[in-house]
Amino acid sequence: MKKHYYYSFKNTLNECQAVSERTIFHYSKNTLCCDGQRLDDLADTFGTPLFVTSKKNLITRYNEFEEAFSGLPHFTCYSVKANFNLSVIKTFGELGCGCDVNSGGELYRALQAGVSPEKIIFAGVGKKAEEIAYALRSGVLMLKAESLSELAVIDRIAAESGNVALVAIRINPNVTAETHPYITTGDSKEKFGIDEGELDAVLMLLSELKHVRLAGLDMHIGSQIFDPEYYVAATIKLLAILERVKAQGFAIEYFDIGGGFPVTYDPAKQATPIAQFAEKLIPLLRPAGVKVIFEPGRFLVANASVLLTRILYRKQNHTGKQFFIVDAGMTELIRPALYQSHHEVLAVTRHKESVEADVVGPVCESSDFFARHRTIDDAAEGELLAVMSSGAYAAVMSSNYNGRLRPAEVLVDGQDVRLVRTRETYEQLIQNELL
Ligand SMILES: Cc1ncc(COP(=O)(O)O)c(C=O)c1O
Ligand SMILES: N[C@@H](CCCC[NH3+])C(=O)O
Repeated sequence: MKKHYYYSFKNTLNECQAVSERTIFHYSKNTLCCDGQRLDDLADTFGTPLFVTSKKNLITRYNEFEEAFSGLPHFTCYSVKANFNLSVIKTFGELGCGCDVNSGGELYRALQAGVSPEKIIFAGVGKKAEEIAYALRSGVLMLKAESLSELAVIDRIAAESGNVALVAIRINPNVTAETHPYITTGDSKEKFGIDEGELDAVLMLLSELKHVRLAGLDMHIGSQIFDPEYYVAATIKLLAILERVKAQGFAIEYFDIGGGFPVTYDPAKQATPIAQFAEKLIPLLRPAGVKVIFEPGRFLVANASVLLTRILYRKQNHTGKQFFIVDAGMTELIRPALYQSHHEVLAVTRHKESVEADVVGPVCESSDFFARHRTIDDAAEGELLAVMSSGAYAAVMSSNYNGRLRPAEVLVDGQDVRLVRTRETYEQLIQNELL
């Protein structure tokens, strides 16, 4: 059987085994490959920067998630914001997965990717009336409402078409999960969800509205959360709210505990296995007799992709500090700049020698870096580097800053390599502008 190894500078067996379930990026004859495809060949064929995604890895992760929660009646909705490439959404859709969308644009993408509307839930703290109307017209399963005012808008729009909209209310459980402060969402100081103190007013309003039916409770406490206890704490709060809501005569079918499950970016900081979350959550959730919804994003896609980039120049300053200047930048992967996040950077062709260097992009910002003070294989100008774990919140957060073109994306499925997004052109860059 072919063994798929993750990358590792030291390449000790332990490190490889620890992360081997997550990824099928592996060295073969000193060349980094994705599911048997040499990354240097892909770069030659499709150019760089290039996002390379393993379809097999997407499927493996989805199956891993489903297996962990198989003891619980549930419905998994892939959180499209993590990676909205149509082929990625389609891959999950074909596995029976639903979608969590956060805007009209994401809804459009999910529908175009072939996901049926009754498997789509529509979230967002600031939905515009036109987005609500689009969601209702499309026949999505449910909208997740985040304020009293929004409930009134949903009711008005549903009334215009004589329909009754299914809604879940997103509760802010005031649980501050330990993660980067920019991606914690379940704390009262954040904009997300409805405060528990508003619950009575919300239920009062819901009992008056004729075109909205409360079908679910929802929360999402943040992203890249390593400790299952935060989910436990928030779930206990939401279960207490469920009892209060049921006591007022509302029939709740769905209990959505959001996404946020962690992944490994740094082999030295292994993510808590999903089975540990399931172990804690299933005994809490099963007795509630509701259909649980999960909204994993990052968990399903982060380690399925790399960002392939070519070394343009190497240089050293008077202090001896070395730089690899590569052709990808913060415009393709902003996470290091925005959250100081760690991404492994590997040479596509292995070298025996290594150097300590910064890996930086061509963008005119000092925050345009992938790695600082990192030990990197001593690769030459013209060679390739792979920025690992670039499947989540990478391409979706890309920009045209500095007039840069969004890169191509390929999906590797064993022998089959498909271009799933072409590189932007200069013409496309200005196509929406008027002189
Ligand atoms: C409402 C909601 N659901 C799901 C997710 C997906 O989160 P993650 O990618 O961490 O699983 C997010 C992003 O934080 C979110 O805001
Ligand atoms: N963009 C963030 C995740 C945001 C999750 C959505 N609320 C990241 O790259 O880690």
